[in-house]
Amino acid sequence: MIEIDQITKTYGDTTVVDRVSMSIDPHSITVIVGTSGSGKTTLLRMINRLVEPTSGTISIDGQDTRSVPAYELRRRIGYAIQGHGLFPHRTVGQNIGTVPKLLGWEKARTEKRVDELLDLFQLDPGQFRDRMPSELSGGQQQRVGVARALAAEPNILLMDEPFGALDPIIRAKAQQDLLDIQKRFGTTVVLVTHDMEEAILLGDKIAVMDKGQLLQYATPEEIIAHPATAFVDELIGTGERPFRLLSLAAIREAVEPGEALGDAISAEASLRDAYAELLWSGRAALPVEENGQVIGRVTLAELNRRAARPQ
Ligand SMILES: Nc1ncnc2c1ncn2[C@@H]1O[C@H](COP(=O)(O)OP(=O)(O)OP(=O)(O)O)[C@@H](O)[C@H]1O
Repeated sequence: MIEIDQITKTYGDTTVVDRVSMSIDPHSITVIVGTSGSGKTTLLRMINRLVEPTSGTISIDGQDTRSVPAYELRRRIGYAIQGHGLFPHRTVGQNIGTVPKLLGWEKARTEKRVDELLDLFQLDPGQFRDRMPSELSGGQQQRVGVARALAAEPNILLMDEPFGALDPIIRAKAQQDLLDIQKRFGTTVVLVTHDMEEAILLGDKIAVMDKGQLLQYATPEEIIAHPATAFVDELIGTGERPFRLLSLAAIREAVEPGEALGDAISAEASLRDAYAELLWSGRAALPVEENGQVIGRVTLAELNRRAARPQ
C-alpha cells in the first residue's frame, strides 16, 4: 500500500502539487491523468524521491519514505519513462542488469534474469542481449526500458508516459503487455499519462489532476458515470461516454444464450468492438466464440442498455 498524505511541492511561489492525498492499493494499476503542467510527473517522482516533497508524507507499507535513503528507495521501485532513458553506451543486457548489479546480484543470477525478461518481452535473448540501444526500433527500446525497470523484481513500478512515443499499433501491444505482466507478477503500477483512453483501458483507479490538485480519484466506471467536476467531464469527452463505458468490459461479460447469424466475434474483444461490428454489419446480434466454440450471442439491445448512463 502506498499512502500519500497531503503531499505538496512548491518551487518558489508556485505550488505545482497541492496537498494531494491518496491511497494506492497493492497489486493494482493506478493511472494519474491530467493536462500538461498539472503536476503528474512531480507527484509520481515524489513517490521514489526523485523530487523531494515540500511538505506532506508518503509511506510504503507503513514505512515513511523519508526514513529510507533515497538511493535505496529507487533501487526498490522500478521506474520507466517516455523515450525509455536507456544508457546509450551499454548493451541491452547491461541496461537491463543495471539495478541487479547495483544490488550486488551474482553475475549468473543477473544474466538469467536478463534473458528471462527479454523472453517475456518477446525479444530473442541471443539476438538482442548484446545489441546497443541504437540498434533497436523505438518499440523495442521501450520494451527494454520497461524490462530494465522490472529487473530487480520491484513490488512497485512507476511509469511516466511510457507509451507516449509509440505508434498506435505498437502502443496497443505495449499496453496489453503491461496488463499481462502486472497480472502475472502482481506489481503495483502507478502510471502517468495525458490520454484518458489509456487511463480507462489500464487503470483500476484513475487520479485526475488539474493545476496541482487531485480533482477525483475513483474507478474508471465511477469517473465516467459521475465526473466530480466540469473539467473531469471535459477530459472524458462528453460524446465519448457511452463508448468509454463499453470499452471497459469484454464481450464475455455480456454473452447471453441464443443464436445469431454471420461471423462470430471473440469473447475477449471489448463491448465497444462488438458494438462497432453490430453497426457495421447491420446485425441485431453476433455469435460469440471462445476457444473455437460458439458460446452464445451478444445483442445490440444489451449493448444499448450497458452504454446508458449508470444509475
Ligand atoms: N524543477 C522545477 N523547477 C520549477 N518548476 C518546475 C520544476 N519541475 C516542474 N516544474 C513546474 O511544475 C509544473 C508541473 O510539472 P509536471 O512535470 O509535474 O507536470 P505534468 O503534469 O507532468 O506535465 P506534462 O504532461 O507536460 O509532463 C509545471 O508548471 C512545471 O513547469
